[in-house]
Amino acid sequence: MATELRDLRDVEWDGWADTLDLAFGGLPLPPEERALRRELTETGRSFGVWDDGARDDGGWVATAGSFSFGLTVPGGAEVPVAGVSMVSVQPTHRRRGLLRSMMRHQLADVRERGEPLAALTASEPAIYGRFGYGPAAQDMQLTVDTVRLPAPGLPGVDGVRLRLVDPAAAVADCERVYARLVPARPGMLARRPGWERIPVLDDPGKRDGAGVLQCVLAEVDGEVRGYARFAVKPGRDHAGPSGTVRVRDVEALDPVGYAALWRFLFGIDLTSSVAVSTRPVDDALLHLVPDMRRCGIRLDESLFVRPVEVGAALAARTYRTPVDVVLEVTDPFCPWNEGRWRLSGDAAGASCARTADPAELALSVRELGSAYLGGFSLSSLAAAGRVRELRPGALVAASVAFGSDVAPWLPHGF
Ligand SMILES: CC(=O)SCCNC(=O)CCNC(=O)[C@H](O)C(C)(C)COP(=O)(O)OP(=O)(O)OC[C@H]1O[C@@H](n2cnc3c(N)ncnc32)[C@H](O)[C@@H]1OP(=O)(O)O
Repeated sequence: MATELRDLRDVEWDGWADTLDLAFGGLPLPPEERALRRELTETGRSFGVWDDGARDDGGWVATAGSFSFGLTVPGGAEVPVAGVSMVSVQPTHRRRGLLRSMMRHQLADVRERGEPLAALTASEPAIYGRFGYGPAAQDMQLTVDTVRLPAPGLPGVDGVRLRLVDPAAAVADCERVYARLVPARPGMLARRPGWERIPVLDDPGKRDGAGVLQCVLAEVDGEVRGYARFAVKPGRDHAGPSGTVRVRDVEALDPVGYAALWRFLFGIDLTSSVAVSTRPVDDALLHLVPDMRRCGIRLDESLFVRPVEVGAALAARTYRTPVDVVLEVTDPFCPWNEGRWRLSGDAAGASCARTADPAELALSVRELGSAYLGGFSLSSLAAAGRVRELRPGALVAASVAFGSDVAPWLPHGF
C-alpha cells in the first residue's frame, strides 16, 4: 500500500471534494454551492495524499489547499496571503502525520510563491498552533433582545431610504459598499471574483427553519450606503410571536446608514430577537443600544495568521507609534524565520531585516501571528509567558506600536 503526496488535477476534483466532505461528516453540498466551490478551487494550490490501496483501486485519503487572497493589514495595505482551507484526513489514516506533511509542503509552496503570510479559520483551534498559526482576530456573536432594547436611532436616520430587493440582483450594489470597507479594517479580504456569490447562497435545505434570504438596501439621495442580508425564523411562545431575525451581513459606509439598518432589523414584525453570527468586537451596535448585556455577546477567535516570511510580513504593515526593536524569533516548523530581526517602523512604513544586535523581545512565530493584525497585544501574550522582554521598556513600546485602532475582523470563512 503506497501513499503519495501530490497535486490535484482538474479532472480529479470530484473525488477529491468527496473525500473532503466525508471528513466533515459526509453531508452532500447543495448543487449550486458545490458548483461554486469547484469554480473557486485553485487547482494549482490544491493537493492531497493519494493511497493506492484505498477504495479498491486507489483514492484520496487527505486533502488541503489554499486561496490566493489579499489581506488588509494595519495601515490599510492589501498583502498577499495564502488562505489555507479544505484540510482533511480520512479516519483510516489519522494520527500518522499526514496533516503535518501537508502543512510542511504547503508552507514551502506559499514561501515559493512569495506570499509573506498564511491564514486560516480552524475547525478545532487546538490543531494549528504547532504549525505556527496564532489566533489573530476575534468575532463577536450577538443575540439581541429586541423586546427589551429600544431600536437604535441617530439624527438623520429618517432620511435613509430602506428598500427590500432581491439579494442576488443586488450583489453588485452590496459589493460596491463592501469594497470600500475592506481597506479600513485589518483582517478583511479583498473579494476575489466569484466569492461575492457565497453570501447570497440560499439553499432551502440549509435554512434551518428560517424563511428565504432577504436583502435591504440603505440609500441616501439614490446612493446605496449600506445593506443587510437576513432571514426570519418564525416562532411563538406563551407571550406571543417570538421569531428571530437571523442576520448574515450588515454593512454601512456611515453611522447613520448603520443605525438605520439596525433600526429596521430590530423592528421586523413578529420577532423578538436579532441573531448575528459575526461582527467585529468593536462593533458600533454596542454603542447604539443602552444596555450591552441584552445583546447576548459571545466571543470566539476567528482568523489565525502565520507569518511565512517574518521580514517581509512585518515590513508589509505600518505601526501605530514609532518602533525600533530587535526580535528573537523561534520557528522550528519554518526554520528560515529563526533568529534575530530588527523591526523599524511607524505610521508611514516599516523595514525588517536580519541583525546581529542583541535581542530585546523573544517570541515564537505564533505570537507574531497573534499580534500581527493588532487584535491581541504583545503585553497580553507576555502576561501568559509567551513573549519575553529582554530589555526593560521594549515590551510596552512594541506592544503599543503593534496595536490597531480598529479591531481586526474576518467577516466570512473560507
Ligand atoms: C484550515 C482547515 O481546513 S480546518 C479543517 C481541519 N479538518 C477537520 O477538522 C476535518 C476532520 N479532521 C481531520 O480531517 C483530521 O483529524 C485532521 C486534519 C484534523 C488531523 O489530521 P492527522 O493526519 O490525523 O494529523 P497528524 O497525524 O499530522 O497530527 C499532527 C499533530 O496534530 C495533532 N492533532 C491532530 N488532530 C488534532 C485535533 N483535532 N486537535 C488537536 N490536535 C490534533 C496530532 O496529535 C499531532 O500532534 P503532535 O504535533 O504532538 O504530534
